Amino acid sequence: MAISMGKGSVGVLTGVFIASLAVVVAVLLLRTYNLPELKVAWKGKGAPRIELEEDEREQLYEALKGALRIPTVSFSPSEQNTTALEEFKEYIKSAFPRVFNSSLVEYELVGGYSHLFNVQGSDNSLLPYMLLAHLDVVPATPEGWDLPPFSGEEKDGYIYGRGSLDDKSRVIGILQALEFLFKKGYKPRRSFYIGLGHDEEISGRHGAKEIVKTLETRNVKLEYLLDEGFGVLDGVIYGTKRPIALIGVTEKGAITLNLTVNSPPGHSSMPPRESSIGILSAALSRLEQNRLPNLFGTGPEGSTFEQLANEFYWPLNIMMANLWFFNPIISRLMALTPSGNAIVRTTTALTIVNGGIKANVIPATATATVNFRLHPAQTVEEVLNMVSEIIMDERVILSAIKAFDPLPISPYDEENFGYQTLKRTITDLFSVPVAPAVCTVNTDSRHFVNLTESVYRFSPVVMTAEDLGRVHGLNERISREGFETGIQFYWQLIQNSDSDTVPVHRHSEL
Ligand SMILES: CCCCCCCC/C=C\CCCCCCCC(=O)N[C@@H](Cc1ccc(O)cc1)C(=O)O
Ligand SMILES: [Zn+2]
Ligand SMILES: [Zn+2]
Repeated sequence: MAISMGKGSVGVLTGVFIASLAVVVAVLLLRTYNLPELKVAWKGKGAPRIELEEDEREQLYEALKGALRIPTVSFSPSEQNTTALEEFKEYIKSAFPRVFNSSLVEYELVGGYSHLFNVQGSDNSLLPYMLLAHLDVVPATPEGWDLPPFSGEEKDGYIYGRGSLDDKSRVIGILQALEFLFKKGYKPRRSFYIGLGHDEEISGRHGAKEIVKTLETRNVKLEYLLDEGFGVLDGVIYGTKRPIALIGVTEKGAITLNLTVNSPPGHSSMPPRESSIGILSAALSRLEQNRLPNLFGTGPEGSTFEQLANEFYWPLNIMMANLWFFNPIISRLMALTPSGNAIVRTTTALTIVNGGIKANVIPATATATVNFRLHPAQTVEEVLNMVSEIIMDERVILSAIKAFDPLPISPYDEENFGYQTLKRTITDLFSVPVAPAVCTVNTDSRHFVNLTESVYRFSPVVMTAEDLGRVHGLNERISREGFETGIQFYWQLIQNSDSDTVPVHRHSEL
């Protein structure tokens, strides 16, 4: 049947089309301009800034430099520099005498080299909170560094050293803030714990996990817990107008999967049609070529971008405010960069491959390790099923040597004490917008989920993309100013946490 349309019906259709377009544009604009305003200031005053004397300022830089000179390296799950870990114990005792000698502090060693402090508050009706950091670092050799990685030397206002970002500046920053608070006669109202793990870089089995066991035997529950995270990102999120603070409200899950292929060994002069190395390589290639699905918007990453929509330049601001409409475009754009891709999907990283012993021997076995980081909307089981379907070869034996689901999503609503107190402290100190986010790496905090539902990851420092590349990389460093601001942050956070009410905020021009 032929469809014929007269002039009149074309006119009606055009009218309907234009009217629909106008409605869509109006909805998009309305949603954009009705967004919650992020420029917030807090009712009432937070804790005042710490005023430092010049000698106190020098003292805090020296405290960090001394810590960086102790090579507390975690080389592998079975190899740590235990001499350095011993030395670190003595170091913090001498650098922070008030913390160690205060009658308000109960101190204990856990797992041999981790440290647990319980700082007694005056009001036992308030649940304690916890600040977590780690004192071990990943290895570093001097090649490629401007200053040796374990020298604690300084250049152009930056203190260099492995651990200066990850994570000794937080270890020292937390202890230094408490040392200064005690010096000023501070007595906390709310009790809190400080946990300093010694093996975070190798999963926290003997450090953070043992701290958790210790607290569990005492039936401790926490109001909130704060561990390392990405911090205030400057120029890192494409298209944003100014630095943005991201509080990690969950962490991706992880699977470390071993792949093994066995085949008859033999002389290389008579190779089989398919060898163990060839079968394994084909499987690895299929995994790399077939990325797991783009799930942008199905986890809390949608909230990150919706809450930050006003912080993006046009037209991204309209698109972010209307993910219901623009999700297909944004999700594809995000997947173009490694950091954006890590947010939108479960990632697949081929990290180890082994096979063969001699040039003229067909090996009996080839093995590989693949590291997956799970999007918050997926589980270990789902990912393993998808991986088997992608490989589709029974000769490839799969064995997950480590696997855990994405961490629960911590609350970030207006009523949550921990989130709002953190947000308030960040806003006061950095004057930047704050949003919840997915932490794409793992931290020791993942072991604490039975002690509190409010687990947050945030490091109080402004980080550029270049700075992020220094974490576990070359020339890791922190500016003097950045370190001092970090201490200000803990100084204020500890005092702000003494409140028994959730901070209320009002909209205003910041
Ligand atoms: C006075 C305070 C100054 C604050 C300065 C802090 C700067 C920090 C800046 C950035 C930190 C970036 C945080 C990176 C965290 C990396 C975590 C990581 O690499 N984890 C590993 C290993 C791991 C750890 C724990 C686990 O349970 C599993 C794995 C990972 O592979 O994810
Ligand atoms: Zn770390
Ligand atoms: Zn690290």
